[in-house]
Amino acid sequence: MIRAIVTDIEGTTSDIRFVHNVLFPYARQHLQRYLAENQHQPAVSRTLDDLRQEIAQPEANIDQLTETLFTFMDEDRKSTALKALQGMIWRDGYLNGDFSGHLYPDVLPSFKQWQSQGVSLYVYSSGSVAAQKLLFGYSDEGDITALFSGYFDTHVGAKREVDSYRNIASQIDLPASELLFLSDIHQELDAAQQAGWHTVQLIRGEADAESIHRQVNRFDQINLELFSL
Ligand SMILES: CSCCC(=O)C(=O)COP(=O)(O)O
Ligand SMILES: [Mg+2]
Repeated sequence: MIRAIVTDIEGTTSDIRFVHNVLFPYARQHLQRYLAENQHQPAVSRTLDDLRQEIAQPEANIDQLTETLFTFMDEDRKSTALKALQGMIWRDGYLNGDFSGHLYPDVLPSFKQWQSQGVSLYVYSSGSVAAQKLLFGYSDEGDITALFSGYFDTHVGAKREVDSYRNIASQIDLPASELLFLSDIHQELDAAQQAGWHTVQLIRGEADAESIHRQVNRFDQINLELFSL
């Protein structure tokens, strides 16, 4: 029986084009100015120190760190420091109404239905927890954050590592056999499955012939009863 569902965002609840064509360019466009204006704010300064540690350059100056961040963005590197900074920059965009968090139309009705059935909902994304809360707090459907019991980002580990799912299960305090992970990326689902979780792959675009996971195109095609055996 499924007692909690953990969902990915990009390509699962939300269009990958929203993340790559709206969010990422916005962060890129505002990064340099944002760091120049905010580098001494405690949260930004701590994150820059985390980045120095991540690249093993404790003396790196702000110009070197900015260049590193641009390179990481080019590579779509899931760096915890980059993700924290992107989230801080996106905050202005959401608050100014420059964009709202994309949600596929099938997502909110399913979240509500699962919650009414007593299933707890969680988010796991490489985007920082702050960025996740912004996307769902300023979503196309309004603030839906009340639906979620918790959020996880790369502080629990990378999404393709088995231990990340063990960490999440331990924090949620449920056995893996009662957890379902939703993602569009089969390597993430492989890791969750190896940790003993149930998995469903969202195919929002092209089919994935290399996947061994149950596949659906929309959340309303997910039948939780299939997992009760
Ligand atoms: C919080 S939305 C932005 C997601 C993001 O920054 C990202 O890199 C998506 O990575 P994921 O591993 O969740 O596909
Ligand atoms: Mg994804």
